[in-house]
Formats: sequence, C-alpha cells, structure tokens
Amino acid sequence: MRVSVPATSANLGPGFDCLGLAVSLKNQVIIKPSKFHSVSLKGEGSNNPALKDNNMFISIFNDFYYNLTQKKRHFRFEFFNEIPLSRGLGSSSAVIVSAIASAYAIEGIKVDKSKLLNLSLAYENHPDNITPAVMGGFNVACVQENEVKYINKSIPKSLKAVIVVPNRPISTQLSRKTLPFKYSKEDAVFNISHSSLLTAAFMSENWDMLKYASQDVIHQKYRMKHMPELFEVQKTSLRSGSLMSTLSGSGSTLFSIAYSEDAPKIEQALKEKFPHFRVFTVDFDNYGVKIEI
Ligand SMILES: Nc1ncnc2c1ncn2[C@@H]1O[C@H](COP(=O)(O)OP(=O)(O)O)[C@@H](O)[C@H]1O
Ligand SMILES: N[C@@H](CCOP(=O)(O)O)C(=O)O
Repeated sequence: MRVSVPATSANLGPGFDCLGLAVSLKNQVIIKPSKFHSVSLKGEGSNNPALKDNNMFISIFNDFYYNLTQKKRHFRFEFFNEIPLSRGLGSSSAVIVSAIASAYAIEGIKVDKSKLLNLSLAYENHPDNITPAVMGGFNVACVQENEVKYINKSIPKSLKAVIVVPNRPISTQLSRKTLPFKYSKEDAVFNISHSSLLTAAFMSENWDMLKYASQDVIHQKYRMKHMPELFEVQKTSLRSGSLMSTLSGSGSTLFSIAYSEDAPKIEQALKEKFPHFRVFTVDFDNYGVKIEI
C-alpha cells in the first residue's frame, strides 16, 4: 500500500491560518505487514536519527490503526520524503494526513477526503496546510464547530511555483510565538481586505491582481526579521517577474508564483544572488493525498 501527500504553502501573505495551496513536491510512504517493525527513510530527514526512533508518522499511524482494529501488528515502513522539514512547506501536515490515511488504507477501509481532513484537524488546528494537503489546489478554509469549512479551486498549468529554501529551519510553534498578541483595527482591515481580494483573484484567475492582493501586515515582517535576507529574496523574486512572493507558512521558505514562461529567469536570478539557498521550480498539485492499495 502506498500513500503520497503534497507539500503546501500556507497563508499566501494575508490569509493567515486560512489560505493555502498544494505543490507537486511529495512525501510518499509504502507500508507492508511484516514479522518485525522496520523503517527505511530516504530523502528529506534521512540524516535525522530522531525520525527513525521517534517518528511522528508512526505514532499517529499506530494510534489510528489500534483504534480502528483493536490489533497490534508489525509493519515495514518505507518513506521517500521530498518535503523539507520545518521550512514552512507543510511537512508536519503531510505526516499527519498520510499517517491517518495509511491506517485506514492498510485495512482496506475507505475514508473519504472530508473525513480525513476533519480527523487531521485534531493534530493541526489551523486548516491552511491540512486542507490543500488533503484536497490539492488552492483552498480557503476556516474551522467552525470542530469542522473544516472550505472551498477549493484548481490552479492552471500556466503557473509555476518558484521556491527558495533557506539553509536554516524555523519551527512553526516557535515562529508563532514571535507574533504580537493584539493587532490594531487598521491592520485587521488591511489583512481582511487583501485576503479577500487574493481569494477572489484565485477564483477568477485574475493573476495580475496577485501582487497587490498578497500583501500582509500581521505576520511576515515579524517572522522575516529573524532571517532578514528573506526581504532581499522577496524583492529579487518580484523584480525578476514573479506575480507574488510571500513567506511560505511560518517560514523559512520564500514562495513565489509566476507565469510558466517567466519561472526560469526568476529561478536563475535567485540562484545567482542566493547561492547558499536551494532554489527550484515546481508545478502545483491539484489532487492532494493519493492512496494506492
Ligand atoms: N517526514 C517526516 N517524518 C516524521 N516527522 C516529520 C516529518 N516531517 C516533519 N516531521 C515532524 O514535523 C516537525 C516539523 O513541523 P513544523 O515545525 O510545523 O514544520 P513545517 O513547517 O515543515 O510543517 C518536525 O520537527 C518533525 O517532528
Ligand atoms: N498558518 C500557519 C501555517 C504554518 O505552516 P508551516 O508549513 O510553517 O507549518 C502559520 O503561519 O503559523
């Protein structure tokens, strides 16, 4: 049985905790019943011993598997990870979504995507990463009475994501602690209006509106000042032709959207200026979590 989940970029500037989209960078796991517990890990995180000994995927999977079957069994887990850890590309959401999906799939139990999304909410209480991880595409989501309410839209092939992954991680939990406790009415209005405009731009495919609509005053500047080079990355990306450029999730990745034909020159400019960061271009993912039994 094989499960794959896409990376996600949350917030998209003003849509703090409510907007997110999926990109075609994936974590994949193959699980087989086995006489002994064993783990193999390739790609991102493979040099991190904690991911073999105390793996969040395995503990969530075991909890769900036991609750579903009342059985304890051994499995072989083979992980192929493309999503960098703690870089704001939704690595923890990918783990949560794929672990829950796998516990159902290994027993051949069907779980629909909206149930999977709501089960994932127990582990990640803001919906902006888990919704695109499950559904793919661009998503606007909120939580009401412990349920995710969302609207989803595919992103066309004519757009690409240009991604800059810095050499330092940022933990989402710690990054949230750097934000103010209170905001002014002006800041709230700024973000509500920009987030609404950004949503409308995605829904109507009005891509030239993205550079105005993606502005934010409530989280990026507080987070990016801990890695000031990110302001330069953002400026370089916009100057080189990207449609928008924002901190991805809680950082440290800087995420840009561009017309496909502009992406190579934006990627090149960013590579030249920031040779110590990883810069690459990917498509968007419009499918979300994929389960193959
Ligand atoms: N592939 C993985 N396997 C197991 N645990 C993972 C994996 N990716 C991420 N994690 C867990 O999620 C944590 C990162 O979560 P977080 O700080 O929210 O980063 P991100 O912005 O990438 O979601 C890691 O410290 C680790 O505990
Ligand atoms: N809305 C959250 C998103 C966190 O995303 P991650 O990919 O950094 O986990 C936030 O901004 O804290």
